[in-house]
Amino acid sequence: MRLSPPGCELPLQSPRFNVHFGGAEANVAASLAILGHRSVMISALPDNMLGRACASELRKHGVDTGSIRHAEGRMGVYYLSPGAMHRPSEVLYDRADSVFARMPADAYDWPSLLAGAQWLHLSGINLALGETTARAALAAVHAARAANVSISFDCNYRSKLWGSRAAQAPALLRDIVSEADLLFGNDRDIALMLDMDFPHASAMDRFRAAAEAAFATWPRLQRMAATERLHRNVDDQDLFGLMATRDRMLTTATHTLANIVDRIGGGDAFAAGLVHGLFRNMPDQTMLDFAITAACLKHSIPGDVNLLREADMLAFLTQGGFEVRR
Ligand SMILES: O=C(O)C(=O)C[C@H](O)[C@H](O)COP(=O)(O)O
Repeated sequence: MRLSPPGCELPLQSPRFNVHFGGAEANVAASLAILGHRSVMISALPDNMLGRACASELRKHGVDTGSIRHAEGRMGVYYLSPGAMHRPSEVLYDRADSVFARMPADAYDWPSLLAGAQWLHLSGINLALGETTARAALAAVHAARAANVSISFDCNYRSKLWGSRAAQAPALLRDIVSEADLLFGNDRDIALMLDMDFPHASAMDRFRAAAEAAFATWPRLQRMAATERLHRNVDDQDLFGLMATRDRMLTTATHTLANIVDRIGGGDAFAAGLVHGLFRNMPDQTMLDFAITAACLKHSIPGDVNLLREADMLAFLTQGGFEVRR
């Protein structure tokens, strides 16, 4: 549950918070449901009004919440102080001992949860939250691999969440990435996992070198993709996408984002867009363009989730223009 002050206020500058539900996997699940896929969230939530409101929000987007465990305990919360102009955004986590963090790893019966699934998406946030969730994530990928379910993994490195466990991050991340078909990560993630340096001057060269190292290390990996931002300030950035396959390196046009409404969830919109493209058998360049469009348009929407449908992304891609559509 995300609590953020209205507009660009500092937290508690006025006595109110806006509430949004989100999180890396939830955002991807919701976006994929909106894009027309059957999407199931596997998680644990409090058996109280907050947990029920969260599940109901996911259902509103079309996500199947029937596999979510509800148990006594607290909701994971984060406070977002949204940045503006030259003041960066800041996140304060309050997630220790949440129902999700405490749910024993063996509470999830992965073979039956994954029955009928084609794809499993998860993020490094599971690894950062604690030993228990890290074990659950590892069990999930092993079960997915055994059931021939494809796996995408978003490194989503959050140093504040790893805290004193940061030294364990590279090995835990490597354990999951070694099972993944599709990796959402950049040169900083690969540098962390493989203890390497990518000192190249351009983002494209750093990504290419990092992807080469990733493909050489993890034979299962078929794709690596990332968004890259060039900040002029918080509200004014350039955004583009990068993707490497085993034999090609692709990039997108650079999109200028000005007057950003909400940047949280841009990476998750990108991830959902790319998985959508794979399911629709889009050519590599088309799926990358679709994914960066999703990321780009997410910045216009308050909250974590890209609420837009395929037609919205396609309209932008085909230069639908900015006139009122009427
Ligand atoms: O659960 C957490 O702690 C998260 O950080 C989840 C984030 O809200 C999203 O994963 C957004 O991440 P981006 O899409 O990269 O903006």
